[in-house]
Amino acid sequence: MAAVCFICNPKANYGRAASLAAQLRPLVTNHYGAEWRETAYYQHAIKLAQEAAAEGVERIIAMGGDGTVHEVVNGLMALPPEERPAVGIVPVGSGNDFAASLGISPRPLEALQQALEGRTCPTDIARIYDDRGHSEYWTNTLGIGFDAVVNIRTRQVRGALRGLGVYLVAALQTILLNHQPYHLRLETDGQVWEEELLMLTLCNGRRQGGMFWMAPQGSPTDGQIDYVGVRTISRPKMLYTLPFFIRGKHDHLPYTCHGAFRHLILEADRPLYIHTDGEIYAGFDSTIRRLSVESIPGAIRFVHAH
Ligand SMILES: Nc1ncnc2c1ncn2[C@@H]1O[C@H](COP(=O)(O)OP(=O)(O)OP(=O)(O)O)[C@@H](O)[C@H]1O
Repeated sequence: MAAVCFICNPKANYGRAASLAAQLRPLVTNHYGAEWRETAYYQHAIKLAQEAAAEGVERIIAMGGDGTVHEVVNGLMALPPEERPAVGIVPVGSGNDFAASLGISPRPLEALQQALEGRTCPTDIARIYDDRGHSEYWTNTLGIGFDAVVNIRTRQVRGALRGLGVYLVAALQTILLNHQPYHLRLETDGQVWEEELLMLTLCNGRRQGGMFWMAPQGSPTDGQIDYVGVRTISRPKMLYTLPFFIRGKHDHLPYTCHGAFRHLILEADRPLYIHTDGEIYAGFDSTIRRLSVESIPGAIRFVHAH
């Protein structure tokens, strides 16, 4: 068994990852002698990661987008810490935000080199528990409200559009149709406060949606989860605010709130729409009103490039 195993999602980036995978596979298996596995269905990477760990692989390289990394992490976190292989990323998805947060190159060949030879360091993982009794690990961001609904709507419009167009149409739909704040009771590390928020994003990584620097100063190795919230503002102001998030310059806006925590308990006045790493955790049929989130410091060694 090779010490390195690639877990490749050929469906990443609307299926475009498949041709890149076909190009890189011979290099990976023949030149570097690594194992190569491909996902065949949704959540298959969870199982593949656990199988690779059981076979004694030392480094798993997740080749896909944030969803692939999310699944690999959920597979590995079910294992005792000492049995978790290190993880590298070759970002071939559409967002690739956690890779960007770790400084990984967006160029596949450069990222391949980094994933195989880069240094690894203990990296925080986050976990959500909800009032249905469900729990899941996440690595990059967890979004509640606006960005979760945009995520859900993105899936509905992306057959017809591509790239930024998908996001803009989904964002406009959300601003028009889902402009309803949550009344939230939050408890961060024992401190209780209340907010009316249109959006709350929790960040272990720094960027989401391929372009929004939600926590530009955040770090996935500081043992904390950053948060950014947007209070109730008008619809035009929502549009006005988006470019501030693209530039990561939103912290001075008076209608945003920011901070960091290790442990959060949150209660809402109505069901919460939630995404974890861009995957829908709770959609329009959600019944979740109460959840908690914790940081698990240094839970998995990731390849970092800075
Ligand atoms: N063979 C497959 N068939 C269908 N879906 C798959 C298959 N393999 C993986 N998937 C699913 O593809 C989804 C998207 O993967 P991923 O997030 O890696 O790519 P992406 O959405 O293009 O990137 P990003 O999340 O960075 O925007 C994941 O939910 C994953 O479970």
